[in-house]
Amino acid sequence: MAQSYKLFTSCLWQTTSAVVSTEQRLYLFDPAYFPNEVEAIADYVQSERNGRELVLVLTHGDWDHVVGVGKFPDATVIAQKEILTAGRIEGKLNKAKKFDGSYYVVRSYEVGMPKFTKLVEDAQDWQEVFFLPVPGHTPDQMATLFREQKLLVVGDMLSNLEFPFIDDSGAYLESLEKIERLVLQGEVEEVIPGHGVPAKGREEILHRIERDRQYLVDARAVVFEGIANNVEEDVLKEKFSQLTYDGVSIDEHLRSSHDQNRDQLCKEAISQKG
Ligand SMILES: O=c1ccn([C@@H]2O[C@@H]3COP(=O)(O)O[C@H]3[C@H]2O)c(=O)[nH]1
Repeated sequence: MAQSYKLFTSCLWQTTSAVVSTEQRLYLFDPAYFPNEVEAIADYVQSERNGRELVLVLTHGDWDHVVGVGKFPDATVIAQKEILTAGRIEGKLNKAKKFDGSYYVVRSYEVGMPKFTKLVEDAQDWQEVFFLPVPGHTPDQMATLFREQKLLVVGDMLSNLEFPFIDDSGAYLESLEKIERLVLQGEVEEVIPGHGVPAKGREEILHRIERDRQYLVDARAVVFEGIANNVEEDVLKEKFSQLTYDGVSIDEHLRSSHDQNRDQLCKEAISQKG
């Protein structure tokens, strides 16, 4: 099948904005980030739309993914319902405003609260897509499956650039499993992550799933067993820093994210211990 989408990639973190065309609608994911990049996406949407409904889907509420919504005032806006958890999106929008302020980024539209048309609670079919909540990186993350194209837009997971950035490791593992099931059933042949380049074909997708799962399992083992056995903090930190991802030691520029994962897992282990 010919490629049925166009992918825009921001200079900030290689954040992706996919535009997927179906017969009746144009779907736009996470328009990001800098004003000229969002303008280019808007121009493309305008040229391709041909009177069709524009459906803007937020994969999750992180600031780098939600900043461009105001540029598309007549879109049908859809997200997972957790995005509205008390104060969550407001905090993220403030982070975007703070970033823009400190780097003198000026926009022609307001970075404000999106007007949601639909909030997704559970996995469900909607028009020509299937919405699947995939929490783990954030509680509000949601994947969208284009059934005919066998294309899955997942948000911040299964990236070629990085290991999982964890908010809830148990939920993350379950979300990987849900996606793996779809792949094994032959329902997904391409995955678009929130950062980096798409994974094409079963083998590459399963590889990305497996290396993310292995990292999560190894990281949980170090922290959960360490805390259960009252291992000294310095020893645990040292052991955690020696973890690898896909057989390679953790990249210098991802060290702080790796350390944040350790802190998150410590919280999970302590709350489990009671
Ligand atoms: O390549 C990247 C870049 C960023 N992120 C996430 O986006 C979040 C934005 O807010 P934050 O800066 O507090 O944390 C960031 C990360 O959780 C990601 O998953 N992959």
